Formats: sequence, C-alpha cells, structure tokens
Amino acid sequence: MEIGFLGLGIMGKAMSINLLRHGFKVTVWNRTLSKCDELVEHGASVGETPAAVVKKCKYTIAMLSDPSAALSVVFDKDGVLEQINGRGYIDMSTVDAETSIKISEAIKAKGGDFLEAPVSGSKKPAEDGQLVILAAGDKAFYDEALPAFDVLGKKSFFLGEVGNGAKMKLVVNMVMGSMMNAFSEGLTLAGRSGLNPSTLLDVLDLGAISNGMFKLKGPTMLKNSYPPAFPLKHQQKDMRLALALGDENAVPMPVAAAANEAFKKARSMGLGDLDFSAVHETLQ
Ligand SMILES: NC(=O)C1=CN([C@@H]2O[C@H](COP(=O)(O)OP(=O)(O)OC[C@H]3O[C@@H](n4cnc5c(N)ncnc54)[C@H](OP(=O)(O)O)[C@@H]3O)[C@@H](O)[C@H]2O)C=CC1
Ligand SMILES: O=CC(=O)O
Repeated sequence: MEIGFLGLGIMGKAMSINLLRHGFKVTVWNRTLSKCDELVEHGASVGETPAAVVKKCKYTIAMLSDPSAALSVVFDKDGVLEQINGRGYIDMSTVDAETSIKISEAIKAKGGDFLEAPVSGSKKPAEDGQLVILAAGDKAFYDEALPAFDVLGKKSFFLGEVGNGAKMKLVVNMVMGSMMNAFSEGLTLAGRSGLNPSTLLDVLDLGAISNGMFKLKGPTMLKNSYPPAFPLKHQQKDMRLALALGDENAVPMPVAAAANEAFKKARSMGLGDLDFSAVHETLQ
C-alpha cells in the first residue's frame, strides 16, 4: 500500500525509513526538497508538493515542527486539502488541540479522514519502531492505519475525539520538561557542592526516581554534549502549549512555568537546535 510522508526532520526521516524497511511503499515530501534524496536511496518516491503526495496515496502521514508548519502544509497552495477528498491524513506532529481540530474540520469538510497521532519517544525509539502513539479521530481510519502504527510504535492508544491526542502529548512533555530542569539543577548542585555528579547518576538510578531519561541523558550532560535528538526549541514549544492548556483549564503550574523560563533562556543563548538537555547550560 502506498503511504505518503510529509516532513523529513529528525523524526520523519527515521519513521519513513522504518516504514520502507517493513515493506511499505512510501512517497515523501519535505519543504527543503534535497532532504528527500536520502529517502530515495532507501526506496522512496518523491512528490513535488504535499498535494502531489496526497493525490498518490491512500493516506498520508505528517511529522512537522509546530502548529504553524502543520497548518501551512494543509492550508497553503499545493497543500494537503487540495487532494484530500476520499483519502486519509494523519498528523503526528506535536501541536495544540486547537490546531489539530482546525485541521480535522477542514479535512472532513473536503471529504477526507483524519487522525491526530503525536508520539512519545525520541530519535532512537523512532529508528527502532518503539514510539508510543497517542491517536484520536476517526476510529475506522485508526483501525486501517494500525499496520503502519505497529511498525512505528511499540504501543498505540486510541484516545477518542480529536484534541485528546494533542492534550495527552502536551501533558507528557510538560512533565518531561519539568523533570529535565530538576535533573539539571541536581547535577549542577552536586558538582558545585563538592560531590561527584557521576555518583549522583548511580544513586538516582538505584532509587524510586530512576528513569530512562536520566539514564540516557545524564552521561552526555556531564560532558556538556547535546547532540540533538529532541531539539530544545521543540521542547520549549511544548511547554508553551502545555501552559496555555493549563490557562484554559485554570490549572496552576508554577513548576512548568519555571521550566519554560529556563528553556526560553536556553533559546536566547542560541541553544534551540541542540538537544533539550542543553537547558543544563543555563546553569553553567
Ligand atoms: N525529536 C524528537 O525527539 C521528537 C519530536 N516530536 C515532535 O515531532 C515533530 C518533528 O520533530 P523533529 O523531527 O525533531 O523536528 P525537526 O526540526 O528535525 O524537523 C521539522 C520538520 O518540519 C519541517 N518544517 C518546519 N517548518 C515548516 C513549514 N513552515 N512548512 C513545511 N515544513 C516545515 C522541516 O522542514 P525543513 O527540513 O525544510 O526545515 C522538517 O521536515 C515536532 O512537532 C516535535 O515536537 C515528538 C516526539 C519526539
Ligand atoms: O517529544 C519528545 C519525546 O521525547 O517524546
């Protein structure tokens, strides 16, 4: 079955290669078209525009940076809407519920099917097909897309109406961003107070707050090395969108708000394209 894929950044590249490796025929598009070349080497075809990809494929997946990119690819000239009638569209980007609902309504009005399906898990889980997929929208379309989700992820959740996937993803990343800041502060405090921060990593790993993120990011943070798996600018976008969700629901989130300030500071220091663990540098 032919699947379309729009957006070949860190995540989209890994995910589309994974689909190709598992026997799907994939047609790709990326705003910077030259990034499609590597996918062609893996067996993909290329569409010149989002509309051209959608026209060829039973359904098309998108993995784009933020709400404005997600809206632009759907609504602009040569965008998804022009060819969606009778076809499906799955937006796996991390956006807010309002953006997702706007896209869903436009696609349905044009006779297409829609799912939002943001993911938890970073570059390596994307490469290994170990993402956690947070889908919502048309249930029949979800069932149809399951063979692709089974390749991309280790578990898919169907969360009901459009918006619930976006909200779940933002809550998860709000917790993750707050944890990353607490972790950075802990590493810095350990070092400055005369402890060996590597020993702190061992102690944390043996206790009740042991987790994959500390284990994975801790050793590189101690080397002040932040190769981008999850770019810091995207983590700050997720904190911003999660805080807006908190505003809407009158949920006080002082911890997340403080973490957002740290990510903003990191962006102002020019660290937005590094991994989100580079927020550690704001304390150095
Ligand atoms: N990296 C991670 O660990 C994870 C990321 N996510 C989420 O997945 C999404 C993608 O992340 P990631 O792959 O890391 O991001 P990247 O920054 O690596 O890639 C972003 C992609 O969006 C495209 N893009 C940006 N702006 C536009 C636009 N205006 N019009 C069309 N295309 C555009 C880029 O195209 P171009 O190449 O031309 O710049 C690129 O293909 C984000 O929403 C992120 O929050 C979710 C889970 C994990
Ligand atoms: O959105 C990022 C992730 O690691 O999940």
